[in-house]
Amino acid sequence: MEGVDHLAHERNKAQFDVAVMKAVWAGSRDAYELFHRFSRLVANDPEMFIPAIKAQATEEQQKQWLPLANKMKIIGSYTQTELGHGSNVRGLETTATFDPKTDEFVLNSPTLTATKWWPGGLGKIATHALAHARLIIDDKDYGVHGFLVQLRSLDDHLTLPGITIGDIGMKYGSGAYNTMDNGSLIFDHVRIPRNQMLMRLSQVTREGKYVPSNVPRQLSYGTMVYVRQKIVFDASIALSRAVCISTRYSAVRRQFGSHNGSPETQVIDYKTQQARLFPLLASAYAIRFVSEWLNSFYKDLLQRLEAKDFSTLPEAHACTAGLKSITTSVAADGIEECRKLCGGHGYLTSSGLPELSAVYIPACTYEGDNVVMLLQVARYLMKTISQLKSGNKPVGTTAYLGRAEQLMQYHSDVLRAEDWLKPNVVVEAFEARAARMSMACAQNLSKFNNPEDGFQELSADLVEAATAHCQLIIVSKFIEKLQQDIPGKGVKEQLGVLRSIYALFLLHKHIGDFLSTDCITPKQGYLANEQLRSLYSQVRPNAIALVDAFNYTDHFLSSVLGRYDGNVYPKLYEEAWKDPLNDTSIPDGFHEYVQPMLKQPLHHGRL
Ligand SMILES: CCCCCCCCC/C=C/C(=O)SCCNC(=O)CCNC(=O)[C@H](O)C(C)(C)COP(=O)(O)OP(=O)(O)OC[C@H]1O[C@@H](n2cnc3c(N)ncnc32)[C@H](O)[C@@H]1OP(=O)(O)O
Ligand SMILES: Cc1cc2nc3c(=O)[nH]c(=O)nc-3n(C[C@H](O)[C@H](O)[C@H](O)COP(=O)(O)OP(=O)(O)OC[C@H]3O[C@@H](n4cnc5c(N)ncnc54)[C@H](O)[C@@H]3O)c2cc1C
Repeated sequence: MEGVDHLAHERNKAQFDVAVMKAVWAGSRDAYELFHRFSRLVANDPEMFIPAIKAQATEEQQKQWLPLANKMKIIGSYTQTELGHGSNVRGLETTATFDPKTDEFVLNSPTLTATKWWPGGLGKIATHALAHARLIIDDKDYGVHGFLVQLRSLDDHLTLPGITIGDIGMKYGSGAYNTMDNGSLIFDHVRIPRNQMLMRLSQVTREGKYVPSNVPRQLSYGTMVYVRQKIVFDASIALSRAVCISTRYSAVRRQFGSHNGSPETQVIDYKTQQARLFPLLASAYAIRFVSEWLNSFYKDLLQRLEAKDFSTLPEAHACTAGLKSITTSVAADGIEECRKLCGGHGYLTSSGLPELSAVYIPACTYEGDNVVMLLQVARYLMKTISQLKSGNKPVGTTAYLGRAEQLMQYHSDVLRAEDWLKPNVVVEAFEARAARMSMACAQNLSKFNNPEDGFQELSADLVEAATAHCQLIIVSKFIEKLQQDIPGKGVKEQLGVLRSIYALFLLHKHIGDFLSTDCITPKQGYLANEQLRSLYSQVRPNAIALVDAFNYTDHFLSSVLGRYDGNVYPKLYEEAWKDPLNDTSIPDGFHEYVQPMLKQPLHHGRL
C-alpha cells in the first residue's frame, strides 16, 4: 500500500545510530562529488580532459585552455587509445612531426591501427582532442606526448580538414554507456601550432630542439593515476547501489518455509543468501574506506610533486593501479551477484541491476586493464624485494616486506574462532600470506637468466601475489578506519562486524593461498569460516539499516526492488504496464504473420 513502510519491522531491529553511519559512509566527500560520479556520462568528460591539461600543460597553456574547457566553450576528449593499442601506451602509433619551417606539428595516423578508438565524447560532440602521439623531430622519435588538436569548427561543428571522425558503434547490451559517443579519429597530416603540444613536462623549442623532462617521464601518465584513484571511490558507489537493492529485496522476498499458515521465510534469513550478500555489504564499506585513504594519499602525492619530491610516486602508481583493479573487479562481480540474489526479478530492467551492470563493468578495462594493472603492482613488489638486499627499508604499504624474514617464520596462533576477531591476528595472517607469495615469486624469478622472461613465465603467480598485497591494503585500511574516533551508539561495533566479515570472507575465499603458504592450519581455516557464520547472524538484524546508511534516494537507485518502502509487488506490476507492448492487447504483426499460421488447415492431421 502507498505510504506504508514494508521494511519498518526491519528498520526497528537496528542496533546502531543510522544517522552517524550515514555520516561515516559519506565521509570526506560532499554530496556534489557523490552526484557527480553519476553525471560522468557527460560529453565533456571532465574526468580526463581537464585534469590532463592541468597535469601536462604549462601555466600559460592552462590560462589559454582551461577557461574554455571549464565554461564548455570547447568540449574535449582524452584521446589516447588506438585501434591497435590501449594498454601499451608506449606502443601508440599516431605521429606528431615537428615542421621547423612553419613552427607547427603535423599529426598523422600512419596505419589503420593508429586510428584513435574508444575516447569518450570523440564520436559526435568533442570539438577538441587531447591527442597522444609520438613526437618526431628530424626523424627522431621522442615517444608519446600530449597535443591539443581542434577537431571541429566552433561555428558549424563540422569536422576540420584532415580529420575523419565517427562513433565506434553500439556497446555492451542496451546500457547507458551507449549514451557516450566513444569515437574513432584518423588524422591526415593535420597541422597545429607548436604551442599546442602540452609542454609542462618536456618542451620543443622554436629551433626544434627537444628539452626532455627534468621530472620522471611517468608524470605524463598522471591523469590516469588521478582517475584510477577516483575509480576506487566510484566502485564503492556502484557496489553499494547494487547491495542496497538486493538487501532490501532480500528482506521483502519470501519463499518456502510456511508452517500452518505462517508467512513464508524471508530469503535474507537463508544462510546461503547471507553468505553471498553480506560479504558484498562489507566490501562496499571496505572499498569506501580504502578510497578515502587513497584519496588522501593521492593529495599528499600532489603536494610532494609540487615540491619536486617524487619519493611516493612509485607507491602511488602501484596503489592506484592495484586498488583500481581489485575494487572494480569486486564491484563488477558483486553487481552481477546482486542480480542473482534477486532471482528472476533481478533480470528486469525495472530492478535497476542490468543497467547498473552494463554501465559499470567496463571499469575493469578502462583506465587500465585490470590484469595489466596488477602486473604493474607485481613489478613494484619485485623491485621492492630486490632492494631489500641493499638495505632499502620499505615503507608505507610495503613496510611489511621489510619484515619478510620474520613473516616467513609466522604461524597463526589462532586457537578459537573468536581469535579471528582480533585485528592484529587478521593483519598478521594477511601480511604473512602476501609476503610469502611475493617472496616465492622473487625466489622463482631469480632462477631465470633473463628477468623479463621470468616475469612473463611467472606472470599468473605474480598477479596472485599482487592481489594478496592489495587485499592486505584494503583490510589494513578498514582496521585503521576503526581506530579513528567514531561516535554514535553501536556504529563502531557494527563496522567492526563488517570489517571481520570482509577479512574472513577473503581468507575463506583464498584459503588455498593461506594453506599453501603454510600461514594457517586447516583447523584455523575452519575456525575462520565458523566465525564468519556467526558474524552473519550479527549483521542480519542491522542489514537494512546498514544499506539505509548509504542514503540513496529511490530516484538514484531507480529500482522497484530496492525501494525504501519495500512496496515491491504493486510497483513491479505498475512498472511492467508502462511497457509500450502493453498499450494494445493484440501485438503488432499478429494479423499479418501469426494469424495466417493459426488459420492454416491441418493436412492429414499434421500442421
Ligand atoms: C568516477 C570515476 C570516473 C570514472 C570515469 C572514467 C570514464 C572512462 C574513461 C576511460 C578513459 C580511459 O580508459 S583513458 C586510457 C586509459 N589507458 C590506460 O590506462 C593505459 C594503461 N597502460 C599504462 O598505464 C602504461 O602503458 C603501463 C601499463 C603503466 C606501462 O607503461 P610503460 O610501458 O611506460 O612503463 P613500464 O615500462 O611498465 O614501467 C616503467 C616504469 O614506469 C613506472 N610507471 C608506469 N606507469 C606509471 C605511472 N602512471 N605513474 C608512475 N610510475 C609509473 C613503472 O612502475 C616502472 O617503474 P620502474 O620499475 O621503477 O622503472
Ligand atoms: C567504456 C570504455 C571507455 C573508454 N574511454 C576511453 C577514453 O575516454 N580515452 C581513451 O584513450 N581510452 C578509452 N578507453 C580505452 C581503454 O583505456 C582501453 O580499452 C584499456 O586501456 C585496455 O586496453 P586494450 O583495449 O588495449 O586492452 P588489451 O591490453 O588489448 O587487453 C586484451 C587482453 O590482453 C591482456 N594483456 C594485455 N597486455 C598484457 C600483458 N603485458 N601481460 C598480460 N596480459 C596482457 C589483457 O589483460 C586483456 O586480457 C575506453 C574503453 C572502454 C571500454
